[in-house]
Amino acid sequence: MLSGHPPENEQTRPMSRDEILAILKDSGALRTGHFILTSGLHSDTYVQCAQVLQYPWRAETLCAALAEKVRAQATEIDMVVSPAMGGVIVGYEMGRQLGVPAVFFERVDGVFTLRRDFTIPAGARCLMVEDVVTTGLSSRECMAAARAEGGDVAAEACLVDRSGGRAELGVPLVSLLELDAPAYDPDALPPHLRDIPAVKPGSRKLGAA
Ligand SMILES: O=P(O)(O)OC[C@H]1O[C@H](OP(=O)(O)OP(=O)(O)O)[C@H](O)[C@@H]1O
Ligand SMILES: O=C(O)c1cc(=O)[nH]c(=O)[nH]1
Ligand SMILES: [Mg+2]
Repeated sequence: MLSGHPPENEQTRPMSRDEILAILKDSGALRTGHFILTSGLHSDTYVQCAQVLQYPWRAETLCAALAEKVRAQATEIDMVVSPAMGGVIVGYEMGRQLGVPAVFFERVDGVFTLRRDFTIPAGARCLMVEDVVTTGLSSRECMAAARAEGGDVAAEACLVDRSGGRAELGVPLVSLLELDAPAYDPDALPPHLRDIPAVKPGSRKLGAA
């Protein structure tokens, strides 16, 4: 049982794969091109969750469905932790849906750090929340940071698991949508990516302007 509860008047219902894909597509979140992912891998597909999360009512709809899946796992949690930037909005809305506090970690010199006087009570059961999981590296880094702060990471939830279920997190992963999106080593690009200039949408190693 979760210790939290959904807000009053919140309508929660399962969403079909087609409904989730329709919301992502309609929001412009599903992108094709040549992308450098945070792991350094390249892909012709990018899920820009910020595009869908810019509509608060869509963030609410998606997170209500994800929170329902988390509740179905009967994982007890006391709080949500998430990695900035991608995890901030989805972490906040998941905290709201589950009726628990939500804090976020920020990269300082590349290392996930708890700032803004956020604290994690000793032994607090944490739900790690991400927008997207690809290799799971960011999740593992943020979970390690949460444990170092005293948290007990019980599970992870994400909007999109684009590893096709293969990411190894060391805790159960609940995803709203599973995608099997290919990602390539930079020196093993397929022909259709070789001639397209690559863009890097994420914030890891982003320099100051
Ligand atoms: O599973 P992984 O291989 O780690 O990839 C997924 C991570 O990549 C993106 O973050 P990114 O580092 O691009 O920065 P952002 O959250 O600031 O956009 C996304 O928000 C996840 O955190
Ligand atoms: O692996 C990533 O960096 C990544 C992939 C993706 O589809 N969306 C995203 O925000 N990050
Ligand atoms: Mg991120």
